[in-house]
Formats: sequence, structure tokens, C-alpha cells
Amino acid sequence: MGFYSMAVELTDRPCLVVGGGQVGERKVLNLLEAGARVTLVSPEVTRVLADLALARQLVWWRREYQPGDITGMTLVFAVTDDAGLNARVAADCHQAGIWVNVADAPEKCTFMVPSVVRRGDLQIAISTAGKSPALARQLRKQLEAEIGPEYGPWVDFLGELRPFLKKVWPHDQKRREELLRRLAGDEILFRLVARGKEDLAKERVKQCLSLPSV
Ligand SMILES: C[C@@]1(CC(=O)O)C2=NC(=C\c3[nH]c(c(CCC(=O)O)c3CC(=O)O)Cc3[nH]c(c(CC(=O)O)c3CCC(=O)O)/C=C3\N/C(=C\2)[C@@H](CCC(=O)O)[C@]3(C)CC(=O)O)/[C@H]1CCC(=O)O
Ligand SMILES: NC(=O)c1ccc[n+]([C@@H]2O[C@H](COP(=O)([O-])OP(=O)(O)OC[C@H]3O[C@@H](n4cnc5c(N)ncnc54)[C@H](O)[C@@H]3O)[C@@H](O)[C@H]2O)c1
Repeated sequence: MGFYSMAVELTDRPCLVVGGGQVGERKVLNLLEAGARVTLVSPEVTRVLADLALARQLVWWRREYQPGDITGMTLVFAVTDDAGLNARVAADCHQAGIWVNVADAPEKCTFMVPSVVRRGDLQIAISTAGKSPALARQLRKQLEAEIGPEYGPWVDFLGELRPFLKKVWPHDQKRREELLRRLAGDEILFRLVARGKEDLAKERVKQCLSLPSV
């Protein structure tokens, strides 16, 4: 069975994490980074999670999970060390039609969390469909060595060019596509932007605009 990869908008969406141990902490930190509204239900939590609750970055229900907790949640994460409880949370979500991630049972997940390389708005997600999280992590480290932080500003730069080119050639989609592909692979432009020389890079784009299309 294949999995479908998505980039999900979670800003201000209510998400429930059941279990506040090491795995819960990792899921919570990634959810907060995505702007989600996180509720954590767990009798005990890690120091990091307790500090986040104190700072009101998340809501902590300091007790055991109850079935009604999932009501109205966009995503639920069952990440306790109690396999039976995780399975019950999963069953509650399946019945309610709520997407659920189960830390110790890939076959009960309706979504899995990939390993992610983050460079500003560029994200490279690696999934093994639950077969080897260790391999996903190892590949992330390899890619992080190859795809440096300069890719963040590079994506921003290319992101500014698109609406600009749409204005220049509103009706010539083929020409826009050709140019955008050429610019995305332009080594000189990439290096200019990496050195913070966006102005020079824009000059070069203008030169490219006057070139015949390939
Ligand atoms: C990618 C990452 C994202 C994240 O969690 O943020 C993630 N696991 C990460 C790390 C990691 N997890 C584990 C190890 C130890 C080595 C190993 O077992 O391989 C390591 C590596 C390490 O820590 O070094 C143990 C483990 N993981 C799962 C089980 C249960 C089982 O398989 O039955 C067990 C066995 C527990 C036990 O033995 O008791 C299950 C899942 N873990 C997933 C995601 C989903 C599938 C992703 C995929 O492969 O597509 C899935 C199905 C559910 C989910 O959690 O979404 C994150 C990398 C973060 C990074 O980039 O560094
Ligand atoms: N998916 C992954 O990436 C991954 C990685 C490693 C381990 N695991 C699995 O994830 C599970 C959790 O691992 P961990 O290291 O975070 O465990 P942990 O022991 O550090 O934390 C478990 C947490 O669950 C809470 N909890 C227990 N019963 C609860 C209940 N009834 N209601 C609410 N909260 C409850 C505890 O208070 C604790 O905070 C383990 O079963 C492990 O096999 C998954």
C-alpha cells in the first residue's frame, strides 16, 4: 500500500497529543513550529513540555486520556508508552473520522510523520512508510549536509520571481515555465543570493528575460 505525501496547513488548528514523553515532545515541537494550537493530555510530561505549558505555548491537561478529548481535533497523536491505550485512542479516532498518528503501531496510523530537512520554506520530507525510521533519520542527515541554509533565501528569491513573471507574461505560460526552470537551476544566481546580493541577482534575471527562449 502506498502513502500520499502532503504539506498540511496547521496554523491555529487544534491538535491533540496524548502522552508527554520523549516522542510526545518531538511531535509537540514540530506542531508548534507549524503554528498549530496544541493540547497535551498526560499525567506526566518532560521538562521541556512543562516549560512550554507554563509559557502558555500549549494547553496541558494533567490527567489520563478520556474518550471525549478528541472531539473537534484536526489531528491526534497517540504517543503514550501504553500500547492498549494508544490502540483505544486510535479506535476512537477511526470511529470519529479524525486523522490519527500512533507511535507504536504504524498499521493503526491514518498518517505518519516523515523525517524533515527544513531550510526556510523549503522542506524535504522522507518517509519509509514506517519500515525504517532510522533510515529516514540517516537520509535526513545526509541531505542536510548537501542542502545548506542558503536554500532558504534561494526559495524566497524564486518565490518573488514567479508573480513578477506572471505580470510580465500573463498569457504565455509555456515561456514562463521555461524561464522559471532555467532560473531555478542557475548556479550564478544561486551563489549571488547565497552571498546576500539579491540586487545583482535581479539584474541578472532582467538579462535572462531578454534572452530568446530555449
Ligand atoms: C521520522 C520520525 C519523525 C518524527 O517522529 O518526528 C519518525 N520516527 C523518528 C525516529 C525514530 N523512531 C524510532 C527510532 C529508533 C530506530 C528504529 O526503530 O528505526 C528512530 C530513530 C532514532 O531515534 O534514532 C522508533 C520507532 N518509530 C516507530 C516505531 C513503532 C513501530 O515501528 O512499530 C518505533 C519503534 C519503537 C520500539 O522499538 O519500541 C514508528 C514511527 N516513527 C515514525 C516517524 C513514523 C514512520 C516514519 C517512516 O519511517 O516513514 C511512525 C510509523 C509513526 C510516527 O511516529 O509517525 C523520526 C525521525 C526524526 C529525525 O529526523 O531525526
Ligand atoms: N514513533 C516514534 O518515532 C517512536 C520512537 C521511539 C519510541 N516509540 C514508541 O512510542 C511510545 C512512547 O515512547 P516515549 O519514549 O515517549 O515514552 P515515555 O515513557 O517517555 O512517555 C510516555 C508518556 O505517556 C504518558 N501516559 C501514560 N499513560 C497515559 C494515559 N493513560 N493518558 C495520557 N498519557 C499517558 C506518560 O505520562 C508519559 O508522559 C513507546 O511505546 C515507544 O514504543 C515511537
